[in-house]
Amino acid sequence: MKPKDIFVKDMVVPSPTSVQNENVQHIDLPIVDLACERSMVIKQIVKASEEFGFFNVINHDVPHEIIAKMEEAGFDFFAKPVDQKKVAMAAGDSFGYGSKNIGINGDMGEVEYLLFNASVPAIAQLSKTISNVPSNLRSSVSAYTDAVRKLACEILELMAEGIGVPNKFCFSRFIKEVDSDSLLRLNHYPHNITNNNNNNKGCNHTKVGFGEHSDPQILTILRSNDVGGLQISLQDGVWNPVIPDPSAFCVNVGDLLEVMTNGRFLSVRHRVVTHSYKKKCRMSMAYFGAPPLHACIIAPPIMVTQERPSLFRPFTWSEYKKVTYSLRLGDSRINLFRNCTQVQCKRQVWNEEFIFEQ
Ligand SMILES: C=C1C[C@]23C[C@@]1(O)CC[C@H]2[C@@]12CC[C@H](O)[C@@](C)(C(=O)O1)[C@H]2[C@@H]3C(=O)O
Ligand SMILES: O=C(O)CCC(=O)C(=O)O
Ligand SMILES: [Fe+2]
Repeated sequence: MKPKDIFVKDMVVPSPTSVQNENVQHIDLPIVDLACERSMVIKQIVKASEEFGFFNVINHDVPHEIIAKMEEAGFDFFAKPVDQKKVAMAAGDSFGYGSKNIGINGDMGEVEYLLFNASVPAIAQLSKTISNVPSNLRSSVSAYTDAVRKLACEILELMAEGIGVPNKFCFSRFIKEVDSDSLLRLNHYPHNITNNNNNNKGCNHTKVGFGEHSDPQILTILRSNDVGGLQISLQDGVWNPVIPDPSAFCVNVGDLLEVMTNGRFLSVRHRVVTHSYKKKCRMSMAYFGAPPLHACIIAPPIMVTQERPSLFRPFTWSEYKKVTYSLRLGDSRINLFRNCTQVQCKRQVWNEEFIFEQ
């Protein structure tokens, strides 16, 4: 290996903070109306998960007060002075408050966040460090995670039914487990207002709030206020903005669900951008439904056929999580777990030789 290669490998390259001249194309996200007839809902969910990996759920039964209380608690927290927020700063694990740094591998964004493990004891513990009235925060966060977990289970059960898996609980059972590794993340994106001097009058500065990535878990249930910024990428290099709907939940397929449907449902890359013309901050609340660490992730037999052989090797969530956290935000993790087809194998050997010879 040349000295140059060692240097490049060890250097942490910061993520780009500005977004320029990108191909942005507006689309309408599929809508899943939970008030429709069950078979209709199932069809809507399956089609959206196959074609978009993302959909908006309307007419859900998560009570408005539970959402409003969680949102209020989030805004109250982010409105605190920085030194008070820093008391809840993420330490060894990544839970708690963070600002600009996403993960521990050098990713940055115009975002501040609060990350909770979604278990009852973990919520109680973090609430103590964050709030002067921990019991209020704890009850808002617990009520919200409880309600969105139920919604996630309902959607996962409809999905299982829709693709013909005999046990309709085969996906939802993971996030129902007491030791499920689910998370709740509040993201707050500041205004990004630039100095309005003569040089940049009329300019729209777009910055990266949360860089592009796929969600590693099973299913994400996202709710935001009415400020946009979320974009999904259905085609490499093309970004599709998602119109925010505070009365809906924006649901997306995570990497593990792509694996467990043997590639039938898509875990789609997405990101958040901030615009200088916006007068309000975006705040989103994302529930990431995950299995327990020891859970084995494998597609049920019905998803694997001769025409559609198994795309991924079995692994545990612990294994997948370890790889995820060792990589950058934008790195693809799912590809590292693909079964080696003959063509891929040849390419891998060729790549290894190529790297070795350099
Ligand atoms: C850079 C990183 C942050 C992240 C862990 C990772 O190493 C790669 C995946 C990132 C992500 C994206 C979706 C969720 O926001 C998140 C909580 C997750 O599970 O994976 C974050 C991780 C994080 O912020 O700790
Ligand atoms: O803030 C958002 O709207 C999306 C954030 C996100 O993708 C994430 O936290 O994984
Ligand atoms: Fe995400």
